[in-house]
Amino acid sequence: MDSSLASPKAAVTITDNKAHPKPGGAEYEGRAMLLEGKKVLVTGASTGIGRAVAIGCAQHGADVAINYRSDDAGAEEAIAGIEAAGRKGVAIKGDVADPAAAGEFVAKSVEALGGVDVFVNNAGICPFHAFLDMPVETVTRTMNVNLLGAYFMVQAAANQMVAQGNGGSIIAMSSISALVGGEFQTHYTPTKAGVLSLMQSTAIALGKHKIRCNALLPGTILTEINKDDLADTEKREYMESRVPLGRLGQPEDMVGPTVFLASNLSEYVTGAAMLVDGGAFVNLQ
Ligand SMILES: NC(=O)C1=CN([C@@H]2O[C@H](COP(=O)(O)OP(=O)(O)OC[C@H]3O[C@@H](n4cnc5c(N)ncnc54)[C@H](O)[C@@H]3O)[C@@H](O)[C@H]2O)C=CC1
Ligand SMILES: C[C@H](O)[C@@H]1OC(=O)[C@H](O)[C@@H]1O
Repeated sequence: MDSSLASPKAAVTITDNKAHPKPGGAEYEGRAMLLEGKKVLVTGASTGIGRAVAIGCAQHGADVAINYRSDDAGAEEAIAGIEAAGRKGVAIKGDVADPAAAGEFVAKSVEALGGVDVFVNNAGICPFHAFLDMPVETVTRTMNVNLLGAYFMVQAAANQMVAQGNGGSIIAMSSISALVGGEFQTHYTPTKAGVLSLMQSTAIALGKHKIRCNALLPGTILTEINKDDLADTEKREYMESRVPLGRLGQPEDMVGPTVFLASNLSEYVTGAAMLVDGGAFVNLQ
């Protein structure tokens, strides 16, 4: 979570309640290297989904540049994971809410890796808060990071891909929250709907350049972003009970869908939205 908007609740470590295979384990041996030779950029990759995706892409053969805001140690761990996969990794510090950070991230990534084939817009915040007394600065910061940050980052990556002339794949971490609401997320859910809409419009704008744009819609994935919220055992158990597959998600659950959309396996997929939620969205009763 953005530390400037941290919830006053005590931080509680959440551990997964079910063993889940991690990329790199024996069960992944012998898989196809779907991203061999590709250069992948991921924003907000010092923790959570971004870090798992950055390392997962490297484990599928990509060199990876990560953006991160302030967590030097987390960024180092992400780079160590990329390098452990035998790929090149570079970490570039920057606040995605600053429009200038977008051009800088892309330029420095190109300098380090030689180009951009895949761009994953992942950075985001969700400082839970009630609607009626929502502070103005919480709304504007959430919009600036999640939506405007995505806009300028995607624009910078797209311009680089157009200049390279080889097409590309842009993937945005939207959310199940683009489709359904949340009592304490009135400032957040519109940003996730906005990111989904951004992928739909950029799919049209960039199709002529063979640049594909798709959105991933995670359900509830156990990360820093919801650690405090899910420290409430009753809420966590309720959220788990809504998932037909019987568990909340892990960051690694986002790797396969990201690699698919990044790879040539999805070369006729653009403007699409893929739920990755264990079935939570369709679970009415
Ligand atoms: N965890 C979940 O249940 C879900 C998460 N998502 C989305 O997935 C994305 C990743 O979130 P998680 O991994 O879950 O949480 P996380 O809190 O672990 O990761 C968010 C990352 O974004 C970075 N970040 C925040 N503000 C930034 C800024 N201004 N500039 C650069 N980086 C910044 C953080 O430092 C952090 O590394 C977010 O966009 C979130 O909205 C979507 C649906 C569900
Ligand atoms: C942070 C929340 O737990 C998470 O964020 C989302 O986008 C999901 O819908 C969950 O509410």
